[in-house]
Amino acid sequence: MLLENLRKEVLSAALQLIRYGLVTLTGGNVSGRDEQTGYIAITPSGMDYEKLNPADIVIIDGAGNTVDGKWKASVDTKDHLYIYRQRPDIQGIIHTHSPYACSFAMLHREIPCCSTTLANEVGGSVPVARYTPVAEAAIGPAVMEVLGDKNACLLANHGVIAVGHSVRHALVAAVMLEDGAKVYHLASLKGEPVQLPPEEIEKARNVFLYTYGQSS
Ligand SMILES: O=C(CO)[C@@H](O)[C@@H](O)COP(=O)(O)O
Repeated sequence: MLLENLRKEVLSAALQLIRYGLVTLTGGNVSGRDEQTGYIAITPSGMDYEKLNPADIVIIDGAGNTVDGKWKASVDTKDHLYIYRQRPDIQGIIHTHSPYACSFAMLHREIPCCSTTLANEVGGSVPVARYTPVAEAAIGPAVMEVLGDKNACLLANHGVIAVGHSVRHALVAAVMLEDGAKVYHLASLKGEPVQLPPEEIEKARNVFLYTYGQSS
């Protein structure tokens, strides 16, 4: 099977979105880029992740042509492709409808960085991309207006886009963004959450980028 390992990684991440409560039914999507070929493995549109096999993950080229796969790719495929073109460091993109993060997206409200988790995994506060209609390939340009070098942003009135240097890294950003949004929400019920100073955000970010875990 073409890019079998990448297909398995994309499907595994999609199943974990359900496990972490970041999507409902067929909401959201996952893609991963193969650096050797430039091909992208992306979840098929409108299909139940729990009924998919790796072969159901669609392989497309950088122009969006199907290279291998029997299903129609995600409605957000053009948006994934746009973001990949703008950020060559990114090899994984995940779109979710995470409840706590979406509550901020419905308010068009940035999530301030009050936790080391958001500093680590997202790179600081979580910006909001302007509202765009669904399935019009407008999400990608709106995301890149606000994302910068961060690993996630909110989509006004819609959801979340999380990115990473791998599918797994994008998943971690999506999961930890929801964690940060939930903790901010809970704290705000008790008082005014205290934002981390920029220098502390940078320190926490650098630990995650350069020394955390086993990779360094
Ligand atoms: O959020 C939306 C539509 O509002 C889509 O991203 C979501 O339903 C997933 O669509 P796909 O199954 O990827 O085509």
